Amino acid sequence: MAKTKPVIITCAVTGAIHTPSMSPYLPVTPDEIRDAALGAAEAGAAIVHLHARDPETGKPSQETALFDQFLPDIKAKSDVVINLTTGGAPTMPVEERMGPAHHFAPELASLNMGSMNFGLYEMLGRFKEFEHDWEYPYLAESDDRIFKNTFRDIAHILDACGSNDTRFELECYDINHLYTAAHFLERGLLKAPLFIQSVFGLRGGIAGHPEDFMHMKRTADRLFGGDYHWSVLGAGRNQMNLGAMSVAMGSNVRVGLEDSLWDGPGKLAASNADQVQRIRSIVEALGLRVATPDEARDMLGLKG
Ligand SMILES: C[C@H](N)CC(=O)CC(=O)O
Ligand SMILES: [Zn+2]
Repeated sequence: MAKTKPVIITCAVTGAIHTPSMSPYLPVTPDEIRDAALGAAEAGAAIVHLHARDPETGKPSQETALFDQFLPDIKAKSDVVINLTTGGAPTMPVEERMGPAHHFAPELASLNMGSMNFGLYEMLGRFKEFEHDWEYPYLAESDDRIFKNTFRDIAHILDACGSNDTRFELECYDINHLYTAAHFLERGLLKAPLFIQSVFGLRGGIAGHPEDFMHMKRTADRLFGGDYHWSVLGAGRNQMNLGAMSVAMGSNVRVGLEDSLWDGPGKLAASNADQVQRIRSIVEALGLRVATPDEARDMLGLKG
């Protein structure tokens, strides 16, 4: 019987979209981000996806000096794979967004495969629940938010970071992003095996319905054959149900407070490690096992 591949768990510990006012457990300071990353690795994450924040305001920051306050510690205390954001925050220009990944030359960097209207969670059929929240600026202001990543921006990041042998977590928020990945593979700026992170449930992207899920998977299988590793990120309430579907299909999964603040209905996650532990228990309940950082390196062809 074919040996089942271990499941790669990625943990995105803080991100740029959620604000400290939304959860007291959101890591903000360099020490909090370090501890969250080490806790997630301890719980079973093979990869940690990292952003930085201004320790005073909690606002997203791509200051390399801030990353420098947690990266050396994480590397000294863990062999977890480091994945640095090139998405930064939607308001940042491409040079600012890609700064840390270009400077630190990590094994992995995230890369959004296109431009899009970048809302918070999709809320189709549930707007009434959110309507009263609308007076909160962070929800209304996301009505104007565009994340810009043109073909030229993407090519620039692929070229600049790729020349450091950094490989990419390709964030695909919709079907068209898969075709953009196929385009850059054909253009020789992307090398197989690809690491496709399908993002479900963000307002402006594809929703989190099982039909959407299967449509993304079928399209990726058609475009990339077996020469890619699929991972699934469900935003907000989609995190664990779509995560479970992904691992049940022998694929990989991303969790973390960047993507969802919850640990079960109505309960704020007290740590990133809690979410890693929850998805790990699902993986092991299915008779599968989680990948170690070195197994993830082998599977994804990372420079180590
Ligand atoms: C949905 C996630 N916020 C996607 C993300 O992690 C983008 C990035 O950092 O480049
Ligand atoms: Zn991110």
